[in-house]
Amino acid sequence: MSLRYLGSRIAQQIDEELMGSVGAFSLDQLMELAGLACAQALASVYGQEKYPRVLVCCGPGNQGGDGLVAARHLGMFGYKPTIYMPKPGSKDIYKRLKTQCDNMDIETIPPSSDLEPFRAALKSSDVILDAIFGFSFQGPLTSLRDGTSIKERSRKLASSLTFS
Ligand SMILES: NC(=O)C1=CN([C@@H]2O[C@H](COP(=O)(O)OP(=O)(O)OC[C@H]3O[C@@H](n4cnc5c(N)ncnc54)[C@H](O)[C@@H]3O)[C@@H](O)[C@H]2O)[C@@H](O)CC1
Repeated sequence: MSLRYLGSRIAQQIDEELMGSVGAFSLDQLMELAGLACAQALASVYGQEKYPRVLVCCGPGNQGGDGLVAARHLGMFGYKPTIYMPKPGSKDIYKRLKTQCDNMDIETIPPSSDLEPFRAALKSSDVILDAIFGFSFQGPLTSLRDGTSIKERSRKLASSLTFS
């Protein structure tokens, strides 16, 4: 099966159409579907028995929200997800998704200038789910410097969505 990638402009257009008056989807719905699809894709490649420990790295935007949804579904699939949030999102939807994960006792590495807990989590994870940035990422990386090291250090990286 050949794999096709969407550029950020097309992805944004699709989202706008889906959430416009014609598509009539809500952000919650799309985020739930995106996160569920990521969890299902990960599960189809990295089986839970062999790769139970998933480090879900969540950025501050909607892509991070997708990651929180994925973490919740992975927990329900029987994985042991751990959430890493270098810069938690401020939107209400993000906070609600985080509360849902907390309610499932999903462990979270809190934001800190000390990178040791993150390094330890990388070492003890079987799979990394990258939900740091989506189509709104622009320019050189600024405040989330740790994001670069995720790719360098990960043994297995399951990128939730890749936009060129
Ligand atoms: N309509 C939507 O917005 C939906 C979006 N979804 C997902 O959300 C993604 C887009 O979400 P957002 O628009 O919230 O944006 P992102 O999640 O891509 O990232 C936005 C955040 O990244 C920060 N950022 C951008 N460039 C940076 C840089 N160079 N250095 C450091 N920080 C930087 C911004 O300050 C902002 O906090 C999509 O890729 C898609 O996967 C899905 O949840 C479905 C619905």
